[in-house]
Amino acid sequence: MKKLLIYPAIDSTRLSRIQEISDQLIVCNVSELSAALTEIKDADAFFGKMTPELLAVAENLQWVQSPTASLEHYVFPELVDHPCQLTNMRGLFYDVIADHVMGFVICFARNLHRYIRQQTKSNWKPIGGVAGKPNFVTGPGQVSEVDCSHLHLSDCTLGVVGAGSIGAEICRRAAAFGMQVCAVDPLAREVPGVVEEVWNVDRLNDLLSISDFVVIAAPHTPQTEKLFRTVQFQQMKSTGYLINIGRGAIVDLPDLTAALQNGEIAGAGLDVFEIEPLPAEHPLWQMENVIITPHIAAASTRVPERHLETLLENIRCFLADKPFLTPADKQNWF
Ligand SMILES: NC(=O)c1ccc[n+]([C@@H]2O[C@H](COP(=O)([O-])OP(=O)(O)OC[C@H]3O[C@@H](n4cnc5c(N)ncnc54)[C@H](O)[C@@H]3O)[C@@H](O)[C@H]2O)c1
Ligand SMILES: O=C(O)[C@H](O)CO
Repeated sequence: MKKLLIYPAIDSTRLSRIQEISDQLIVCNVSELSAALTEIKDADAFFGKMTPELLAVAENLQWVQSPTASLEHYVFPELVDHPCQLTNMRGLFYDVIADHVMGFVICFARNLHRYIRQQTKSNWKPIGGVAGKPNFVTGPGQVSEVDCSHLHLSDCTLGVVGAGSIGAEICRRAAAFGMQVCAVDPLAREVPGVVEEVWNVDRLNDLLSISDFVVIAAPHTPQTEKLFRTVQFQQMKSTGYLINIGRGAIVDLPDLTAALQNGEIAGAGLDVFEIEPLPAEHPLWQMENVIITPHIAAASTRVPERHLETLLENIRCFLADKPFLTPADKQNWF
């Protein structure tokens, strides 16, 4: 028999799905810290919010499951040093976050974010044209100058930083829109059928300089913290857009704000921020070339079921002594 401690307690529907897995599993679902401190002593496995206090009294613990994909706020030195295996909740959001990213890309390419602002003022005003030249639409049926402010996606390159489950799906979506795609990642070597060669992270500058859309889909790790500063924005095209759905801590917020204010980059689509919630007085809110969503890129009707399925599958692996579905590297936080 193996014992799984769940703390804080989960609802009865999810609990019964876990209990159905095996009669070889004792599931202990507790909401009080005092009960968790007692029950963890002989627990083999743990799901929920691990703390140094709980870990200190665990005598049997072999496996800890984090309820989130990201681990930067989950791991602590004693957990890193402990022999238990850590698993996370990656791989649940690949399609919905890739859709969110393509939403940003299409808005910027077609100026939808600007037209929505104009619509609130009943303002019929085609955006764009080259400086000093007329707009693309000069009158009914007439087409004149080349319009630089409405992009043709199949002329654009999208570069992904972090080609994991979300990043790879972004590559597939972008390729389906006819875009050229490139990616950097320390581990992934290809996105089958889409990116033949994923570059190592030492080629980040190459990616930044050729991409019209730079998408951060990496975790917050000791290596990615503040990976994007002024120097990286200066490597990007001044017509390029930054999209961040990974973690806010990867992008230095004052440097990003300055890059947008100085025209070093054309705009940004941001779901995550170094400071969350983004303070109401922050200048990003007022920039018309910035689209802000409040850390909801993963929100979807399917995610709760996938979250449970990942937990169930990892429990099955644990009981069968098989490799976990989502093993995580405690040292490197992903
Ligand atoms: N916006 C949101 O609501 C939301 C939701 C879920 C996940 N996320 C973030 O997205 C991240 C990725 O999720 P996933 O499911 O694709 O995880 P994943 O583990 O499948 O992929 C992460 C990828 O990033 C790569 N990586 C690690 N260090 C890197 C570096 N220095 N440079 C470039 N790439 C690096 C890894 O090798 C891996 O391939 C999560 O860690 C989380 O922080 C955000
Ligand atoms: O890391 C995760 O699981 C998502 O970003 C939700 O916070």
